[in-house]
Amino acid sequence: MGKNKLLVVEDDAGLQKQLRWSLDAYDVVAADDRETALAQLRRHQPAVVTMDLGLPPDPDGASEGLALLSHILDAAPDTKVIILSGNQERAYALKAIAMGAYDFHQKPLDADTLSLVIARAFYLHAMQQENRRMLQIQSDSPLAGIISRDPAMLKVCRSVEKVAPSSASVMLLGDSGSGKELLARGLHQLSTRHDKRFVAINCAAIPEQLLESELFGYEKGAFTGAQRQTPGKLELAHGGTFFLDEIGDMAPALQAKLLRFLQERVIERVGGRSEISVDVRVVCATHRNLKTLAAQGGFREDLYYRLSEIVLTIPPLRERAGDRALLAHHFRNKFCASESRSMLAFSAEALAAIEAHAWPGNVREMENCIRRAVIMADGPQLTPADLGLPDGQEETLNLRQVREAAEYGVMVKALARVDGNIVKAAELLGVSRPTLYDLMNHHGLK
Ligand SMILES: Nc1ncnc2c1ncn2[C@@H]1O[C@H](COP(=O)(O)OP(=O)(O)OP(=O)(O)O)[C@@H](O)[C@H]1O
Repeated sequence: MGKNKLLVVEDDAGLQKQLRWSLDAYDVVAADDRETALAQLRRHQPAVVTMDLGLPPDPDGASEGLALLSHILDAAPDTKVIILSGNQERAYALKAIAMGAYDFHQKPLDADTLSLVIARAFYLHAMQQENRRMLQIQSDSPLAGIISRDPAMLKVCRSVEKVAPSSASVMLLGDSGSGKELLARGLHQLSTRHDKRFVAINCAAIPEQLLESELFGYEKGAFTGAQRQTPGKLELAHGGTFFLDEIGDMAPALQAKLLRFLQERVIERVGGRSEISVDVRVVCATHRNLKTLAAQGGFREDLYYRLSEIVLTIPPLRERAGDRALLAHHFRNKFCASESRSMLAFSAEALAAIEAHAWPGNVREMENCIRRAVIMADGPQLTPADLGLPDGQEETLNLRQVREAAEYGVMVKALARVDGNIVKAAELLGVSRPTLYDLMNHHGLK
């Protein structure tokens, strides 16, 4: 990663040089008056600025410095401005803080302390940008509550948007914890039924006999313990959306009853005689391959076709490009706020571990993992240990390093294939012989 840009506004050439030298961890751009400083600000957009208040034409006062500060904060309000002031200018420095400067540091300069203040300013700026980015993502999120930048996932969201206003039955396929219910809720919100209820039931979590009465309700005395008439979940969802999770786990007898309901749009409560009309849109989900299951006789084919007018497949988290870190930051922000913890940052190792983990439990696993880490973390940073993940090998995203590694790998492969014959290897690689020699030299290959 390139160095962070730091703007140093200082009219004393000696001091400017000293600052450049001691702050070599940054890409320092300098200015010695207001105009130049503003030009540098526009050009480089530094996150942090250090600034002397006494600038020409008022080197002994603070009018130029304070005017510059005001301009900077108008033009780029997130900029962290650190005032470098002399002892006698303390009142000006405090005025600058009141105007919105980030901090002040007294001359003579102590390089270590100043470095620390600057590093913190960059850190804070980065955090604020990250939060802003997250808020932005949430606001352009395709569906309420869905965080993703992955093309396949975004496509699913767009499909949900498209089918929501129709009356088509939707089947969501995806691993456990991948967001099926969240998408079903999103679909309900975007449909014309959004002001009615969204009722969900998980077929795998309820025993067969109970599931029937949960779905269709029961009359008083229908079975032991049925003390009063109770409407089923389908009835409760009347006018709204009914979400049947893990439909693949539904027993055959119930499948038949559900099919009848879908055909006739009426229900009969357990132990009841009358038919009740119910208008619901059914959305179902499963982690199983229902089509294969239907083909093998494990699920009614006629029911399968009724439920699956539109089938949307949700990719597992491990296949979503970039979503791991994105979701990790989202949950970190969410849980720092809900657990009233000051903002915690992920260590580089923690992010690498998050990227490396396969997340078999998908988004739910990550949500739980980060919640636990936020609660348990001791320091200001979340580490792989806090997350309960093994240390990740930090993946390099430096393009040059990646290119070099790829170059090296393919050269070794080509040379091995032609048993070290340079002419043939150069041909395979599509480069000239001298170029191959140069590359081999560069990579220390003999
Ligand atoms: N893309 C996402 N952005 C933000 N939160 C998400 C996302 N996907 C899932 N979640 C959250 O992860 C948790 C699990 O999601 P959900 O219950 O929708 O998964 P599911 O596929 O229905 O799981 P199961 O099949 O086990 O019932 C929920 O708390 C949900 O809010």
